[in-house]
Amino acid sequence: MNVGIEDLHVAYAGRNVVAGVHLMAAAGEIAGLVGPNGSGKSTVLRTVYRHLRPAAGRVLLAGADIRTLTPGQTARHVAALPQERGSDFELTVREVVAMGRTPYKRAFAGEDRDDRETVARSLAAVGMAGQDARRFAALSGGERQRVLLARAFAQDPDVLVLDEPTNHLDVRHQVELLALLRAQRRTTLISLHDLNAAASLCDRLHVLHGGRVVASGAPRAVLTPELLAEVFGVRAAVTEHPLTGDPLIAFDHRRLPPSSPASGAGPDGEG
Ligand SMILES: Nc1ncnc2c1ncn2[C@@H]1O[C@H](COP(=O)(O)OP(=O)(O)OP(=O)(O)O)[C@@H](O)[C@H]1O
Repeated sequence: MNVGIEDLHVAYAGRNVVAGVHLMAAAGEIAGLVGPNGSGKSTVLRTVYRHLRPAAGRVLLAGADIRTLTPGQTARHVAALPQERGSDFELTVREVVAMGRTPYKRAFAGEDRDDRETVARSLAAVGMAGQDARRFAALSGGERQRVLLARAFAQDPDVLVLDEPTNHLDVRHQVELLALLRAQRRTTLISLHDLNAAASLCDRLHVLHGGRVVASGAPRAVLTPELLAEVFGVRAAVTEHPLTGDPLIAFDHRRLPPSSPASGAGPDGEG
């Protein structure tokens, strides 16, 4: 199922933070949203899982305006790992993941075998098999993250919306998560701060800056040193990963580009 976003405008308390965003993810494709802090990534994603209503513009699922779907229909199509992740669930791991099955249940209907298998499979996929009985509130940040991801998988959505899913994860679990997402081949919209992870994972990147999309395309085409300087304000070389052949961004952690206000390079600076 493809996702399209057309001329999206979103405001918080009258302040426009997303202004005229167009982007898309083709069916089965992983589309990444990257951009500096506050550029609007989470805000765009919130309109796709209907946490926020756009001031103008449309979110389309397979060409249909998402506003024509009931909440139940939306939940059967779209599962999200939002940035606002509750930690106060007085529930077990298993119960949290089983919440992912809710869109498929009639009121007060119990779990059937299919639900139980889906929950077990989802927990296994995130490496949390056998942890069913633990209290969600007593998990580490990374473990919670993985359980919430299992809940999204248990929802068996056509479209996954993941806001910074690698937050809190150690490097091994980051790599496992990226492998899992690649293997799923579900339409995925994902925001990531780790540009190397984004370059390796995503079929398409959309770069947000100041509430607008300033570049879209294959990671190799989009992640140029010029764009990294202009949008992120950093110096970087883009090479090829020696093991995978993916684009590899080597950041200069010592200096900022000459145009950056914090670079320290005055009019006579070396830049
Ligand atoms: N609930 C809110 N109320 C008011 N303003 C908000 C709210 N959430 C976000 N904003 C503002 O909207 C703008 C875009 O924020 P958003 O969280 O979408 O950016 P982001 O690209 O996801 O940032 P980050 O990389 O820091 O997570 C920012 O200026 C932010 O301060």
